[in-house]
Amino acid sequence: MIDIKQLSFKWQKHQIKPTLAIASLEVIKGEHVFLHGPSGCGKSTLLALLAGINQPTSGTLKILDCELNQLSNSKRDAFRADHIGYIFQNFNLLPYLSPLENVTLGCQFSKLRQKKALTTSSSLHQEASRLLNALGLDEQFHQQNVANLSIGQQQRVAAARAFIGSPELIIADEPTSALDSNNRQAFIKLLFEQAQAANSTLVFVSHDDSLQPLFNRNIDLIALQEQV
Ligand SMILES: Nc1ncnc2c1ncn2[C@@H]1O[C@H](COP(=O)(O)OP(=O)(O)OP(=O)(O)O)[C@@H](O)[C@H]1O
Repeated sequence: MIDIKQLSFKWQKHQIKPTLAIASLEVIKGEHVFLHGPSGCGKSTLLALLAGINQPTSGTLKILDCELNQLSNSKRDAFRADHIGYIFQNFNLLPYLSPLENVTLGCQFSKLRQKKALTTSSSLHQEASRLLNALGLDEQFHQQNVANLSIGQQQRVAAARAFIGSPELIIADEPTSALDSNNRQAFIKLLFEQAQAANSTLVFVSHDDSLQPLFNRNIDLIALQEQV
């Protein structure tokens, strides 16, 4: 699913030490990976590389056997839309739209994901509603303005948007940082249920090490970079 070899990434050409230097990393399909490390160690940078938002300075990074930096910008955008769901730290929801509208936007740029979404529901709205319910957002909130929802409710919308159309890879960047510990664990369990149902691989970044035991794999980004 994810295959990294001899990857190095520098934000600036003349940087002496790369921001990231990873000799090897493989993540297999269906794994739930907890990625952690101190602030500034490069977690978000790695997620941006996985999503094809940035390209490695050297080395190879393959997602689903596809080497992202061999693709043109438009093909890379299409690959991301088809295969990757991203849950942002600040959710990046459109505040003037409803949860249903925000979730259907998740597959707006991918015919493939629209098609997959329509295998479980008869319309994209219905599939968005099914996912919102599964992630714990009560029906009464589905048509409201997203800006009026609590942080925990917005987080459920952001997760449903990432999952619509069952992308193979779900990337979550600190989506639980605003929640208390009980709500965090409950939310992660719902995420796992959806990941399992969609057969998606999950890469989840958090500073909260108490979440580690919930995942089937932990990656310490500092230790990973010390491996040769
Ligand atoms: N757009 C950018 N341009 C230049 N340098 C950047 C940029 N984004 C991040 N960096 C640098 O790259 C390094 C890694 O940052 P990154 O945000 O990936 O760390 P992180 O582990 O996600 O941190 P945190 O846990 O605080 O979110 C930092 O030194 C940061 O200053």
